[in-house]
Amino acid sequence: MKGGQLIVITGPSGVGKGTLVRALLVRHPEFYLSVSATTRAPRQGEVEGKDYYFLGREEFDRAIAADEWLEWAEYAGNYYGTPRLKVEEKVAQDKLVLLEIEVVGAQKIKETFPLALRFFILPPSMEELERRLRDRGTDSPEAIQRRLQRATEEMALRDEFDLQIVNDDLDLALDAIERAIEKRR
Ligand SMILES: Nc1ncnc2c1ncn2[C@@H]1O[C@H](COP(=O)(O)OP(=O)(O)OP(=O)(O)O)[C@@H](O)[C@H]1O
Ligand SMILES: Nc1nc2c(ncn2[C@@H]2O[C@H](COP(=O)(O)O)[C@@H](O)[C@H]2O)c(=O)[nH]1
Repeated sequence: MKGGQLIVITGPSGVGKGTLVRALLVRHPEFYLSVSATTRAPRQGEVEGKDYYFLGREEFDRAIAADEWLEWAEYAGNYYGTPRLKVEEKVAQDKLVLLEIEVVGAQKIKETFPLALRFFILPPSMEELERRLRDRGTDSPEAIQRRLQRATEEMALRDEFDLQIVNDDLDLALDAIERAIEKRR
């Protein structure tokens, strides 16, 4: 270990961020994945404290006021935030900490953790992104349209990030992320 580090995986909804992060954790169980909080309702099978901390809006706002989020953002009508203390604690313990977050939050991390390595994950095409969202089967057709609209805005911001990785072949994308992390360490 050469000291703690923050790795941010961002990109449009459905691009495969969660899939990549889960695969990265299989290769590197020593990495720590930050569990976010959200005001959105749990999806079927999602577990409190594992997938997210599910909060009410009041509780989320209280934590904003108390500066408890490392970053937070509104996304598709719900709020999402990264618990600050836990991330800072793990980085101080020399851990490599992974954040899987949307693009506005990932922009904010640049201010609080300028040395964070931030990956922007791209889909092979917008058609493929739509197919992945549809096939995932977790969002209504209206929600998918909102996410795709937001994806177009997010894609325009890709150059602000340290590395852009196309998630076409999953293993190749994973190899590219792994190589970049190794290079930084
Ligand atoms: N390289 C890939 N090729 C084909 N399908 C993929 C690939 N990567 C991920 N997928 C599929 O795309 C869908 C969306 O992936 P995932 O849920 O990981 O996206 P996400 O970016 O984390 O989405 P969100 O931001 O909404 O959480 C899933 O069904 C997943 O199995
Ligand atoms: N800015 C943040 N974005 C987050 C956080 N946790 C998750 N996310 C992102 O939100 C969207 C929607 O997630 P979903 O689970 O409803 O599909 C997705 O892009 C996530 O990566 C966070 O703490 N901060």
